[in-house]
Amino acid sequence: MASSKNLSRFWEWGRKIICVGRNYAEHAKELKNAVPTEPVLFLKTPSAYVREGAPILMPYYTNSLHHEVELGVVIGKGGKDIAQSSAMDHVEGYALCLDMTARDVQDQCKKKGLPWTLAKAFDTSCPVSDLISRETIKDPHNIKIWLKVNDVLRQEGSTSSMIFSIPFLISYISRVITLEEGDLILTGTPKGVAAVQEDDEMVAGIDDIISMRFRIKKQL
Ligand SMILES: O=C(O)/C=C/C(=O)CC(=O)C(=O)O
Ligand SMILES: [Mg+2]
Repeated sequence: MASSKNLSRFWEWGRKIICVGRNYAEHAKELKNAVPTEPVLFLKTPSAYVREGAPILMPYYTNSLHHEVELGVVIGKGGKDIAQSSAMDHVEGYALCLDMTARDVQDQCKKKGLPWTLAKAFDTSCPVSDLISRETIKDPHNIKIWLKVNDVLRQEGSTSSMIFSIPFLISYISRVITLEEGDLILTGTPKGVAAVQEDDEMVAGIDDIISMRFRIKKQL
């Protein structure tokens, strides 16, 4: 079951948020990107975390804030150079996450060959649900993640379509970045990303296991 007690532990620690991009072929194609042959990684800041009850703040410098619903993997046991075969032993549980993205800024960064920090890592760019135990999600590669904006379904995809599996991602990431207890890995978004406006309400969920609700506000 979801557990806010466990999540507050990792919340307080403000561990790393490691994001995987273009992990669903249909999403890579909708943004006219090639389907990757290796994971695309980027980071969010600890201050990107936001929890239900607080608003998502649209940065002043974007006119195109996109939603991306994603399955998050919460690391329970740290490690370096983790083998795929033992990678799941490092998983504490899961969380439903949003990778809020200033798409116009990201497009500019891509054109200029600049990093995606302004587009992806701003405060409140990572809404996170309660922790979901490993036992609750028996097969993380066969669940449906979905997102509605103002009651209209925008995204719905199965994690069975992920290009790189969770054990592969944990192993791949841990060769480059030491994983620590409380770290969060966002596993990429399925197709259907689109813009939200001030005062829009987003509701996202994993099957009927968990859902969360966030409203968009402009940064003052
Ligand atoms: O390359 C792009 O245009 C966009 C890539 C992303 O935003 C990647 C993700 O964050 C994702 O696929 O979830
Ligand atoms: Mg994403």
